[in-house]
Amino acid sequence: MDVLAVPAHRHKGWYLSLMAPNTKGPAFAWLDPSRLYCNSQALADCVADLLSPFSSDTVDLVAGIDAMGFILGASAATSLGKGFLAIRKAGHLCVATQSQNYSDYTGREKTMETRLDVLKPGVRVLLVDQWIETGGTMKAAIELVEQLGATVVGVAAVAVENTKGGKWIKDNYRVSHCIPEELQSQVDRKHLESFKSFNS
Ligand SMILES: O=P(O)(O)OC[C@H]1O[C@H](OP(=O)(O)OP(=O)(O)O)[C@H](O)[C@@H]1O
Ligand SMILES: Nc1ncnc2[nH]cnc12
Repeated sequence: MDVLAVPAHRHKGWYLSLMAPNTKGPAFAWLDPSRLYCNSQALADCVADLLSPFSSDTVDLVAGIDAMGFILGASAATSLGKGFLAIRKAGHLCVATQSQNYSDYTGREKTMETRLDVLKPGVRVLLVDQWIETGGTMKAAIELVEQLGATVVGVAAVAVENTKGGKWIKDNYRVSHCIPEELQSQVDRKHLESFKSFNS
């Protein structure tokens, strides 16, 4: 497979077949979406798909979640002509922070944090991450934004699994993702048909 090739006809979600299956076992996520970012058209189409539901909304700031959410988040911010706020895993920011504990698909307890001097009432934030599995990470980010008084305009990720937490986010916030309806069940089963023809 030529990772950098662009097909003549770009059907919805064409770039999802660039995502790589896990070959390292259960300590890791079940797939790695990040190869699609290597293809400039794939990255552009993915970001456009994530932003299209919010085209009529006012977004003041895009916030992306450490680490892989920085890539899509910063791309989305640039595309919107807005700034980017990093929501970081704990222990990296050398300024005053608000923090939030959470657990994610690994089952581990984690903490994320963000600086105190940007989010405030009236700031409308689009939250971006690479993937939503249990929803623990995104829910913690939502809580951080809201604790500081800012407003979550929406939530965007390549995929939102239909877990309890994923459904809670879909039920309570405006959500955009890149998964065509006919592929959602594959995402929920944590196995994509495209893995069969995947070659590195
Ligand atoms: O819905 P959840 O179960 O909470 O999982 C989703 C989170 O897990 C992944 O990141 P990970 O922590 O693996 O880190 P990375 O972005 O550094 O790869 C993903 O990018 C989300 O941030
Ligand atoms: N990047 C990712 N891919 C698949 N499942 C995930 N769960 C959490 N992060 C994930």
